[in-house]
Amino acid sequence: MKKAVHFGAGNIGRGFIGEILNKNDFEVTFVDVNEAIIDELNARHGYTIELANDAHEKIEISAVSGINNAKNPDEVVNAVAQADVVTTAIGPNILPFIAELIAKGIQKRRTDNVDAPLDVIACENMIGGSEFLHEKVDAFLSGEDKNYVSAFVGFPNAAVDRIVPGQHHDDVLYVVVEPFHEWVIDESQLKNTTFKLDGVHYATDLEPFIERKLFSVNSGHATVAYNSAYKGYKTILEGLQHEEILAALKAVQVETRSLLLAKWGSYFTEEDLKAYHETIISRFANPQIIDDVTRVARTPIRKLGYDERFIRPIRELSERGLTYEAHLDVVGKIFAYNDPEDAQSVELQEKLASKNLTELIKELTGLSDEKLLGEIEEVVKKYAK
Ligand SMILES: NC(=O)c1ccc[n+]([C@@H]2O[C@H](COP(=O)([O-])OP(=O)(O)OC[C@H]3O[C@@H](n4cnc5c(N)ncnc54)[C@H](O)[C@@H]3O)[C@@H](O)[C@H]2O)c1
Ligand SMILES: O=P(O)(O)OC[C@@H](O)[C@@H](O)[C@H](O)[C@H](O)CO
Repeated sequence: MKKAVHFGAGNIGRGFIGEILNKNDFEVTFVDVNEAIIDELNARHGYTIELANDAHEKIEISAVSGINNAKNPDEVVNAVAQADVVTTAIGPNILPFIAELIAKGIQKRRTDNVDAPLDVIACENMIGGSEFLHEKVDAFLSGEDKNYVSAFVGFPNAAVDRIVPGQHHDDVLYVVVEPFHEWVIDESQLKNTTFKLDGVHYATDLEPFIERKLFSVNSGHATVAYNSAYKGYKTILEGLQHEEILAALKAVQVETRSLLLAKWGSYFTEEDLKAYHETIISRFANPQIIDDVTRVARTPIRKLGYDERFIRPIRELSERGLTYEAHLDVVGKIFAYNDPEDAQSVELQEKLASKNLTELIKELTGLSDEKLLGEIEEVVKKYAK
């Protein structure tokens, strides 16, 4: 069997990446700091995925094990040194913390004279995730290591789509997932061309696809989440029953379509995008998926980022003279988001209480455009609680 090392044995890691790798005959070593999950992976070497449909179909995953990177970093380095592929689904904010281990694994491949090519694929909700990880890894590499990376290690960007909600089962490995799934990898950045994963779409031009995903699935999801939180609903399903929230989602989708058509009109037609957006609404409304608003709304500071699901479309719509009112409205509700269990939400509320608002908006969004800054300030004040 080929060997995969996957960082992040959480929802999407077990619920999607693990499934695809297992189907493709990979032995998967999950790396995580969650001791209960790692111990259970090593005790059972398998787990069950349940599809959230009427049949509640089960998929059995085998040939898996785990390493706790906080306790056994050397084991991770050895695993990376022997891997045929490395993947991550750990959260964009965590990538910098695993970069050193990946760098050490790469150094070991060089000193062990491994000339088998390796791809490191970040499967996070972010544009340019693998390139970002590459930069972080580079900071730990010598000139010689960097030459080795140029020859043998790729960091192809990727987009991953499957709704995997928070899991609350007695079995810590059991994971319920929506049936829909899509994993796209930028083929042009691959170093290892000796295999292609069945179940993965390889594209030479990832950008239109990742933007379509992030600005449709994730901007839409966040629209439902922050509107639901604002009105006091606890789950995505509950929030979506509310007419105004559904209307807010559809209004964001209209703006997203206008941006995607303006940028990527040679890839998608309006009809394609309408159908894609309708499917997304039905995915959010899947009655078998109970997705907590707190999961979808998590890390609000990240979601206010310059290249993230609201500020980037707002910037790009504005540049083109297109409407972005619906996106702007959600930004106001992100600033109002208050979850005492979410460290970034707590930080955001503390900053709102103690800092100058214009400066804070600049700091969080990276924007300098006075018009946009003024509009955001207005909408933040409108929804302040
Ligand atoms: N869940 C989804 O629906 C979904 C779908 C597509 C993409 N994603 C993306 O995948 C990534 C993970 O999301 P998730 O929903 O699986 O989150 P999750 O919280 O379920 O999983 C993240 C895992 O990373 C582990 N982790 C955190 N810090 C770590 C560290 N320093 N070292 C090792 N492990 C660490 C956690 O213990 C956890 O098991 C995010 O970037 C998310 O945007 C999620
Ligand atoms: O993972 P985040 O925090 O970037 O976004 C929350 C959800 O929108 C996200 O996890 C979706 O469920 C997922 O991206 C679906 O493919």
